[in-house]
Amino acid sequence: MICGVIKISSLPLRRLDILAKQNLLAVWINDLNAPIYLNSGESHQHHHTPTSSYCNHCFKTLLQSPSSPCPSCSLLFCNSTCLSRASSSSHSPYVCQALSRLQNSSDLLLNHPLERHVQARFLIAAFNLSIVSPPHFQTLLSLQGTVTDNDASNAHFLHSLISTICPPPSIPSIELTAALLAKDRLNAFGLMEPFNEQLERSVRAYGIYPMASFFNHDCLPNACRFDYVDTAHHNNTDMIVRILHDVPQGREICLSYFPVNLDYSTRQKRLLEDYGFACDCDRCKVEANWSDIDNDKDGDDDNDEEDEVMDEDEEEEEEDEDEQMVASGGAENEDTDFPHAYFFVTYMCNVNNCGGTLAPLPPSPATPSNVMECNVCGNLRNNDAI
Ligand SMILES: C[S@@+](CC[C@H](N)C(=O)[O-])C[C@H]1O[C@@H](n2cnc3c(N)ncnc32)[C@H](O)[C@@H]1O
Repeated sequence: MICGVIKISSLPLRRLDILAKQNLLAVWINDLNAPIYLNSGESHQHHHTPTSSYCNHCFKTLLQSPSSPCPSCSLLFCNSTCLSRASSSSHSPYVCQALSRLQNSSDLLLNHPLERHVQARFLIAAFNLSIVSPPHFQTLLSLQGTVTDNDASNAHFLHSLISTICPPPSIPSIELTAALLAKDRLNAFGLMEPFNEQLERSVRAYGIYPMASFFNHDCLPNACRFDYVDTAHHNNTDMIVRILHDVPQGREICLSYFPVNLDYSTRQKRLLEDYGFACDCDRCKVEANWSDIDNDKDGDDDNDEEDEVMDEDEEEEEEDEDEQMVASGGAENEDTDFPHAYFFVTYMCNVNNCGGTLAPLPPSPATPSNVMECNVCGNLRNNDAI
């Protein structure tokens, strides 16, 4: 067993899975990476809404104090430092001009869903990447993602829209545009708005984290991701993946692409529609045998806006249902119809309306930590209390 912090770059990265190289005990997979780009999750028409604004460089929540708008396109930044850093990367003159034109022709996306606004901004960001950072653009293209009919039809519309607003050089072909949309659909991570028990959270920004994109999904994950966007740390948009519990050598390390408390039919639907596969994990094998009534009890809780690959949106009332399942399951009895109850008792946050997953805080050099942190609300819980 090892205990400590390892860098993801020291793991044997494979395209299809990430396997534990050693028996891992309370390990952080740290320094997972910085994103190759981040893109606002808000509609461009909402940039200036004071209640829902984030800096378009570091994506921290903009405080009441005056922020620095871009003089050309009025996109908001924390201060002149963020604006100036963005100007040489994600907010190059190319992006600024394209966004200004998009903003000035708001009828172009009128009556289109938020998803289409976000995709338009993603494509502008991706085309910019091909100019300012070709290696990162190649990395984006190397990610998994097969074009669906839906990607092709969205690409058709967005390509014609963007070709009217992007300055030279000319934009990539419709085929490449469709491929980019597919990569984004399968690989983008949502950085969520700050947690508030009373409000439904949505995505503040989407980002591509190439290393984190290697993680496959499991409905009972052995790792989960954390971000600390609103902290003072200068790498505040880096992602950290932490392992929940001991992992035997050779076992694949997986994340859940959405809150773990979704029911079977909702999980299957999302995984099929968004990621193109039917999940056959241990939990799904068990829950597939549950009655249709159980499986359908909240099968209508999809939220298209937040159907993003790895978002963390939570579902109302799921927690109560899980508590009921846990109560009837019994943690030790593997013969019941709910053998995974232990997971929910130990790793599921019980804060109202949260739905987050708990992972141990970083261990000291010699011992693992028994304090668990929630990856959504940040609540700390001492596992001795369970
Ligand atoms: C973010 S990528 C994960 C890494 C990817 N497998 C790779 O090799 O780069 C998401 C895609 O991986 C595949 N995938 C992830 N989890 C899976 C699972 N449990 N079973 C089958 N395919 C899975 C699906 O094709 C999904 O769309």
